[in-house]
Formats: sequence, structure tokens, C-alpha cells
Amino acid sequence: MSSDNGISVQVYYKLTRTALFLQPPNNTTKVHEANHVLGYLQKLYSVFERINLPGPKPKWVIGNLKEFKDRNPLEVFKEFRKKYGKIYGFFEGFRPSIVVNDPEMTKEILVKHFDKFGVRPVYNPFTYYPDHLNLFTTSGSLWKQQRSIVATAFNKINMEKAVENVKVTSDIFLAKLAKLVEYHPEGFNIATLLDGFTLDAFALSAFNYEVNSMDDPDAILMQFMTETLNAASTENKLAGICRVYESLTPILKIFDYKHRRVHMKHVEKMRQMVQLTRQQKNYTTESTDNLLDHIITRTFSSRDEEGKVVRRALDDEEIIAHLHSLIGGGLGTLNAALEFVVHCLAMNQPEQQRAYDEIFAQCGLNEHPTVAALKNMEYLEMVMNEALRLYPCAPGTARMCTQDCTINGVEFKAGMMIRVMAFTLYEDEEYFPQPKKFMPERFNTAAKKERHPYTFIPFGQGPRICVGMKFGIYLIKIALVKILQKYVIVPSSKTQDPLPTVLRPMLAPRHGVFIKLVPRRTGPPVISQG
Ligand code: HEM
Repeated sequence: MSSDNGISVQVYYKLTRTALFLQPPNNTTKVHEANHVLGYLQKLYSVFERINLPGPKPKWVIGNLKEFKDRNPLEVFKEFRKKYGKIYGFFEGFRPSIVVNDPEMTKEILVKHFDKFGVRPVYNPFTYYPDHLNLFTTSGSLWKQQRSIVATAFNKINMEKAVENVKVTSDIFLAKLAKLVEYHPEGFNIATLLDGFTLDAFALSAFNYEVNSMDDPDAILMQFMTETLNAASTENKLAGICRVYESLTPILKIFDYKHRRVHMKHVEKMRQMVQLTRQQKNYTTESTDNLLDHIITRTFSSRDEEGKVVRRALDDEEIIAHLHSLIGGGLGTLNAALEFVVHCLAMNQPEQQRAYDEIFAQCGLNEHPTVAALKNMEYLEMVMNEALRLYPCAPGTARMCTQDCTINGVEFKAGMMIRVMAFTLYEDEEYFPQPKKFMPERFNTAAKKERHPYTFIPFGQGPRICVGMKFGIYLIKIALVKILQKYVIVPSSKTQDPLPTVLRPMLAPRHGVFIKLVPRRTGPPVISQG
């Protein structure tokens, strides 16, 4: 992992510690140590000049952090894109990062050269047991084994049953919605209810985990979601410092006590759930339906203490780690995506009418959708994609470079972080003309064929693409079907457009989603043109 520019992962990690006086000098004299550090810093901060990449001039130790001070990071990246082009370099403290705003290079990084870019950097520095086993952040053979178990479980899941299981949660959701409409006919913030619905529906259909956060806002999983998103938010200054100066994490973690406490409670709750499921279910006679069943019963090859290859199932702690990472993947993404779609539908009535026509054709005004019906709702998916283009809940993804290489003329050095800034492509006239306009037609088959496939990657791409994508899309569609079967979504006097957003680090509505719901009159829908 070394590089001739002296910026291997270990080197700049050590450098961070030395420069922050966290590592006492060993045998060297102080003068020698100081010269050594100065030499490193000089080399480090001139790396982009040496490899001929444009970018903002960094300051020693802080890099380009000043440019981000009190700013929305996405706005800064947009400005950088305009100034420095599609591929440029900048510094996050001591860490050199290459930013990619180019579909072809995105493909090279995420897919073709996965062997050199298979590691995802830490996105939330405040981690606790069993976060070290989180699919999101593991790498190498551990990640490969985990990914295979989870991906297989997703493929084997009885989707019909999972979708059917959402019915109970949907009925509670609709009852709550009806009350909100009755008490607030002029409009309300729907975000809290959507947070609760996505959480409850996801946990119940995937793991048979009854959360009931729509009835109990203090449910542990809801508390866990709130605290995790706050801890990972780009507005959390302590987390921000730790992301840039990793060596400070053990000290600053002390202040993350609220998140830590809820995290522990959440892990304990999952432990109880796994143990109870094992006790209650006889896997030799009963069918394996949901994700948890498949994860519990899956066997794989592994080495025992004597080094012999044996086939074994996961133990309880490994299962908890899997549930934990899957829950982590769905939290903050599912609800934010759904909330963005609801806002876009409120602001775009003709498109909403067309989505409703499609829903009515597939499952009328009352039926719970089947998997086949959800699959057939192609326009609804186009609407979802267009909402995620305008409000990308995952604005990009990131990888660490683990091996020096040159790709399409750009030199990548081991230890550099690569930030794939997909969202800048979403507002690029070259790929999406009139980018500010809501036009689901951009995602019909013909239009998609004309674009580079890596111009729109809301779920990432390559071997580390979102493992819950299909499941997530179904859940979002079900929620939209339920709302549109009963109501027309319109803006309320409090609706703000564009919707103010916040990065946690996924993009989410900052103050919720204010809308008004008008009950639909029963009867056939107005058939829209076009
Ligand atoms: C609309 C909802 C969702 C969005 C927009 C979304 C987006 C993403 C993105 C952008 C990534 C990173 C991909 C990459 O780096 O190339 C990712 C990874 C991941 N997502 Fe999702 N996600 C969603 C829902 C879910 C759900 C429901 C689950 C769990 C059931 C989930 C579990 C995961 C996991 C475990 C990873 C890490 C995969 C790996 O590194 O192997 N996501 N997701």
C-alpha cells in the first residue's frame, strides 16, 4: 500500500497523530522529528500539483476545510465543480481527496477497478459494538462473506409475503393519516408519520420486528434512528472533526453519550429478538420467509480453530451485526426518499394524476398492491427517480484508494479518498436538460438509453451497490399507493419549494414536509392525457 509520494494510508494516519502531538517522539531528536514532519507535510500538500490535478489551494493541517465553514457542503462541491472541472483534488485536513464528477470515471472506480477501490471510508465516526461488522464499512474477505449472506437472503426472501405483511402497518398508517387530515384540513407536516411508517413497515416485513413507532414515538428503533442521524449529521461539529482527524475520535466520542446509550439499548433489543425467534420458530419444519429467517438458517464455509474448513451457520452475535447493518442502511434513506417524492407530487399535479391513474389501473382504490402490481407501476418508479434526482438522499458515494494506479490519465495514490459526486451530474444540462424542472419522462426506457448509465446512481453502483435497493423501492411504492388511493396531495400554506434540506449525512428534509391532503372522491379517476 505504499506510494512514491509518501501518502500511504498508514503514513498519513501516523502523520495526523504526530502533527497533533498525540504520539510521543521515539528515538529521534526533536529537530529531526520536526524536519521529518515538515518534509512530509510539504510532500503531502503538493501531491495534486505533482500529479497535475486542479483544485483549491490547501492550507497545512486544515486543508480546504475553511471553504466549507458554515456552508452546505453540497453547495461548496457545486462551486468547486464549476471552478475546477469534472475531476479535481482537495484536502480534508490531512487527507487528499479526489472528487469525481464524471460518469465514465465513476464506472472505472466503482466497477472496473473495484480491486483498488473496494473500501468505503468511515461515514459515521461514532461507532460502537457491533459496528465493526457493519456491511457498510467492512472490507476485503469479511465484507465479501457478509455481502454474500445478505444478498442471498434478499434474493430468497418471499417478497409476496413481505409485501402482504406491510398491509397491517399500512392500515395503521391510513388510520393515523385520516386523523391528521380531520384535525388539520388546511395542511400538516407529514414527515413524522412517514418516518414511523417506513420504520415499522421495514422492520416488520424484513425481520418480523414489531416496532410500532407510529403509536409509540419512544420506540427504541425510532430513538436509535433519531440519535444515529444526529450523530452522523454534517452539522454535528464533533463528528465533523473526527471524520477529518480520526485520531481525535477516542477523546471526542466521550461526548456522544446519548447516541451511545440508545445504541446499546437497540443492540440489546435485537439480541432478544434473535433469541426469541430461534426459540419460537422450528426451522426444520417451518418455512423461511423473511430476511431474518434466511440469515439465521444460511450456512457457509469457514475455518474452525484448527484451520479446517467447516460448514457452519452464523452465531447470534454475527446475526445481530447483520440486522444492525441492514437497519442502518434503511434508516434515513427510505423515509427521506419517500418524503421527497411526496413533496414533488404535491408540487406537480399533472404528474401526480398520472401516477394515480396507474395505481388505479393496477389496484383500484382499496386493494393492497401485489408484487406484480408494484412491478407494473413503471410511471411511479419514474416519478420516484425524478424526485431522487432533484433531492438525492444519497448525493454520492466514496471509496478509499488502496493501490497506486493511473486511470484514464488520472493518477490515484494509495490512501487517497475518492468522492464520487453523483449529484452534480443530476443538475448538469448536458445530461438532464432544464435540470430544475420535474420531468419523470427523463426516466422512460428511451430516455435512459440515450444517457450514460452512470449519470444517475441513486443506489450507488458496482459490487457495493445498495443491497436493499429492490426492497426499498417496493416499500416506497406501497406507501405512495396507500396515500394516493385515498388522497390528492396538494401544497399547504407552509409548503416551501424548493424544500430546505439537511445532510445527515444522507440528504433529508430539514423541517419536514408540509402538505395538504384532499380526500379523493370515490369513482373512476380522471384519465390524464399523454
Ligand atoms: C431509498 C432507499 C435507499 C437508498 C437511496 C439507498 C442508497 C444507498 C447507497 C447510495 C449506498 C452506497 C452504494 C455504493 O457505495 O455504491 C447504499 C448501500 C447500502 N445500503 Fe442502501 N439505500 C436505500 C435503502 C436501503 C435499505 C432499505 C437497506 C436495507 C434493507 C439498505 C442497505 C444498504 C447496505 C447494507 C449498504 C452497504 C452495501 C455494501 O457496502 O455492500 N439500503 N445504499
